[in-house]
Amino acid sequence: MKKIDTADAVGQVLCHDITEIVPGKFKGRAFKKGHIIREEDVEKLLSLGKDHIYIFEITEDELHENDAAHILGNIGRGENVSLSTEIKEGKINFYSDAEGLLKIDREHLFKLNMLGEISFATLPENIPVKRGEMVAGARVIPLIIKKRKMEMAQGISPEKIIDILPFKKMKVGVVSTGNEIYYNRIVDKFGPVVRRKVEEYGCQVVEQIIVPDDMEKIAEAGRKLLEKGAEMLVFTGGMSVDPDDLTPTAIMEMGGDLVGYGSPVLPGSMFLLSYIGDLPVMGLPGCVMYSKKTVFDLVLPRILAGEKLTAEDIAAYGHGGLCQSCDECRYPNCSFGK
Ligand SMILES: Nc1nc2c(c(=O)[nH]1)N[C@H]1C(S)=C(S)[C@@H](COP(=O)(O)OP(=O)(O)OC[C@H]3O[C@@H](n4cnc5c(N)ncnc54)[C@H](O)[C@@H]3O)O[C@H]1N2
Ligand code: MOO
Repeated sequence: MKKIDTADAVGQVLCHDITEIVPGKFKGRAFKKGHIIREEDVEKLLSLGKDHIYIFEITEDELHENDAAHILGNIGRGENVSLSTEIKEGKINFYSDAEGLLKIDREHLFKLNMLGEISFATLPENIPVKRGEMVAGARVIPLIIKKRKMEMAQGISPEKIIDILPFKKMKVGVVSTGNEIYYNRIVDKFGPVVRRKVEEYGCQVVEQIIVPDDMEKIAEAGRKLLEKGAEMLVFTGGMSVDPDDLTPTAIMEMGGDLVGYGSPVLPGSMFLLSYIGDLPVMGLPGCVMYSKKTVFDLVLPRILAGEKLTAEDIAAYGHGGLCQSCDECRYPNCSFGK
């Protein structure tokens, strides 16, 4: 702490609040601790009777919290991310510039926060975010921080911590299985659900083909949709253990690489994911038709963001994979899939 003439204080950092009192009208803080004194503040400070003020001395090897926040902004800001123009109380905010999937480099975020004196908080990764949505905030803890600490922070990650992967608008082919819908014993309720869920991301169902419980017919419908230009295939029904549940076998019959049949997500345990080349093929269990959110809602945005999911990605859903089935669904603002 150092006492200096207010007239010489431009660019210096106030080390305590300064109160203003206008009798009968106002009593409160005119300047906050940590404020960097600007040219236009000098007259005001003098009018408050502050011919001298106490300032923090920022030495050569130190930085003010606002400058440190800019550095954190640069460490965090990856693809399709923008920063708050104003830094308030040392905090910088990160916003999404696109409708897309939030990706966080969790390993390096952890290391950054392990440095101490740094607070870098994000939304959980792999959730869909809207344009303009705040996805993270960061600040340093002290008002003045060592430059060395910020250099260490800059050296932590070779890549930026936050990216938003924009969603692709894919053409979706749907094959719905089941004798009960093929022979019009009941009305199809699955098609509209899949259509609504993919249309929320700007995708389009090229065609829905309804087939009976016949393995060859199921696979044939899938092949037909590929010929029609489908960029993603979705099969509904026949995904569990009944003798008539032939969908997984039919999908495998079509060829491609099976990522997994079964997922540690409830609802969604009988989910299947496979790829024909890079083209995703999904088998959706009955729960997708009646539950508000399921494994399909976790996986779909990642596929639309261009990720090719692995068995590890699916297994990782186990932690947080249980939906709480709230009366009013708040997904993605809940623990499901986190
Ligand atoms: N013994 C076991 N039973 C079940 C298991 C299990 O592991 N062992 N898994 C359960 C889970 S989890 C789910 S989810 C369902 C999976 O159901 P499927 O995907 O096999 O669906 P289906 O058996 O074909 O049909 C179930 C139910 O839904 C109706 N349905 C199907 N498609 C349509 C449609 N397009 N429109 C309207 N209604 C449809 C169908 O008529 C059945 O009533 O299995 C559990 N059981
Ligand atoms: O596949 Mo079932 O999905 O858990 O309700």
